[in-house]
Amino acid sequence: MTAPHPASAPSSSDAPVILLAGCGRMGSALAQGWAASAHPPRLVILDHKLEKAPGNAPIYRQVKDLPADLAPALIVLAVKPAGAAELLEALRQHLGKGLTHSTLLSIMAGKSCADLARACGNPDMAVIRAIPNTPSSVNAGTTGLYAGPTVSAPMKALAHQLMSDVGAVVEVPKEEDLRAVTALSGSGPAYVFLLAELLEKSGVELGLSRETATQLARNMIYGAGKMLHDLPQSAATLRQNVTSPNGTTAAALDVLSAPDAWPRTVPQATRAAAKRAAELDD
Ligand SMILES: NC(=O)C1=CN([C@@H]2O[C@H](COP(=O)(O)OP(=O)(O)OC[C@H]3O[C@@H](n4cnc5c(N)ncnc54)[C@H](O)[C@@H]3O)[C@@H](O)[C@H]2O)C=CC1
Ligand SMILES: O=C(O)[C@@H]1CCC=N1
Repeated sequence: MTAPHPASAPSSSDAPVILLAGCGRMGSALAQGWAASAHPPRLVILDHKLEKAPGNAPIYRQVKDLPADLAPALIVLAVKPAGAAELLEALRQHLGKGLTHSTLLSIMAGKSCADLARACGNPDMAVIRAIPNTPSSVNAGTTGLYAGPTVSAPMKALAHQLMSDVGAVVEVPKEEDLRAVTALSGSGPAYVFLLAELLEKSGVELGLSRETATQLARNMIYGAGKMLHDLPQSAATLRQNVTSPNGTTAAALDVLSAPDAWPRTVPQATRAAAKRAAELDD
């Protein structure tokens, strides 16, 4: 995984142009990570309401405002799935060949490569799908990536590089695998943030100040995440190393590992997320 870069480097003028279409929560997480990366891309942003772009990329509010001769190498589609077809139609009208000659990199949890190609009016349109996550904003992202059959090797390499600049990239062999990726690493940060919220609350219930409970919960999750990332041991071994026989951790794990607790609810939650991803694909 890429280490954070303390200062943003300027993008090179011969770097390929990337159009980021949609710069909300996930789009801006990527833009922040790219601005802080070693080789910031030449980003052009399309967003209705974004005020200030990370790395000072130019922002256009509407498709009709984009330079008509814009020919981005990649168009990163970072809007909600429901708005994708309308946006692609507008881009097709406005950019013409600038759309069909570029490669789509959809980060949407939903809409298949075939659907997106159809929405571009070109069944052979090159479409890559990637599911990133918000830790990309601090260059610690996790992205699952699938390249459709008409994607050229250089464009696949460019997409891979772009996502590697903000974290780790895992390629999956089947497009449907992206539903499981979404359930694990796409939505996953929210599960960890929920755990942090609940730990903070229970720390307060145990008598700590809100500030102390928050600091303990956040730093503990950071440290456990760093061990999982940096060390070769399995998660099970790391867990066992914390758990003294008949000690405090065992008392807590008796609750969390009960058959009706996490062993049931975690798979239930990821199945629900994957099912929703499948619905958003259709
Ligand atoms: N938020 C997350 O953690 C993740 C989100 N995704 C995917 O990323 C996509 C975006 O999600 P969020 O960033 O959370 O949504 P969001 O609602 O925060 O961002 C969407 C942005 O697109 C802009 N937009 C929409 N249509 C536009 C148009 N026609 N022209 C210009 N700007 C337009 C909106 O102004 C907004 O800023 C979704 O498809 C989601 O499935 C994927 C992985 C993780
Ligand atoms: O909740 C969602 O649908 C998006 C996809 C993964 C994370 N956020």
